[in-house]
Amino acid sequence: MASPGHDQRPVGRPQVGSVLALKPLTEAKSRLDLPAPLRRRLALAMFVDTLAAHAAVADLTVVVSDQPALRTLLRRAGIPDTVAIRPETDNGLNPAFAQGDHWLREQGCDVVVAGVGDLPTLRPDDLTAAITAALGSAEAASSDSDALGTGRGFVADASGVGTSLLVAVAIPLDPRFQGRSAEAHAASGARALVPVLDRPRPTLRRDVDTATDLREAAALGLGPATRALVDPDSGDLGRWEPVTVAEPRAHDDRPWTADDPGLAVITAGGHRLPLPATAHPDGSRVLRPGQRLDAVISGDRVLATWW
Ligand SMILES: Nc1nc2c(ncn2[C@@H]2O[C@H](COP(=O)(O)OP(=O)(O)OP(=O)(O)O)[C@@H](O)[C@H]2O)c(=O)[nH]1
Ligand SMILES: C[C@H](OP(=O)(O)O)C(=O)O
Repeated sequence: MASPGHDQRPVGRPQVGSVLALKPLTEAKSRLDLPAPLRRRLALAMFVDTLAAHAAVADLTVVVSDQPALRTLLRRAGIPDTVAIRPETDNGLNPAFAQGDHWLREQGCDVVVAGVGDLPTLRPDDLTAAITAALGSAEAASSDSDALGTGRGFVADASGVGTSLLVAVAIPLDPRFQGRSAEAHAASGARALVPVLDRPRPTLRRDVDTATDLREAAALGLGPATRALVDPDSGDLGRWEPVTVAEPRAHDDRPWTADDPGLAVITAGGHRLPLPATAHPDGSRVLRPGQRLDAVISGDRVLATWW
């Protein structure tokens, strides 16, 4: 789950901060009818892919969340520079975004981007395009002569009902997410950015709430963390199974690491399946025979494991 790195920032533009919010993973993605371990893993993977795109573009990225051990999760996912702060209230998503907005503006950000965390197709150039559109419309809407302008702009999600992104230029974010949030953002004076984007950008708008959304996202191209849970041939999410690291075969007494091609797992039904190194991201850690893992499997192929 590597971050693409801070290489996508346009030169000479104002300081950009991004805020994302994350529900505790035990509660996240409740509309997906999946076994709890897979639902949590998928919610985290989609969040990681979304956050990696933001972190590649923003000067400063903050996550507002009550998720336990969030910093460790983000470090393991290859996004160590993100700041994690706890929500000041338990009033939900909009107060969390407002808190992150306040924090980012205190740090000197002129532009604040608030994004939903379930956009696993999001690419850094999508964000750059949305920010460029927001800056252009803020400048056009601004009555004073300041080159930066002021204003808010939003990107409606794929359905047109929700919002995937809200951008505030030199004014408070005033987020109106959840429910018919595209309408609510427009009614609050935010400019619709979809018509002024450089081109249609489906990967900026494909939020994932249902299995159908996930299939559509897979067809558009998922980020690496989410892709790891999906069968590359069918585009379908693998199935969750608890597995056990298999005993080495009699002739093989080397210590088993994830880089060792001899690794295998035993499913609950007693089948022995090879465990490819790509299916075990914490590869440097030694796996012990008998160890229990969560796995995502498609056919007889182990796609991903974790514990
Ligand atoms: N900190 C915080 N983040 C939230 C809250 N509600 C939603 N989010 C985050 O906001 C983004 C969009 O959330 P939703 O689509 O409403 O919720 P979800 O968990 O992704 O999915 P559902 O449970 O199916 O609604 C995700 O990144 C969520 O984790 C909240 O109350 N607090
Ligand atoms: C956060 C919310 O997303 P959804 O309800 O589509 O997940 C929204 O679009 O405002």
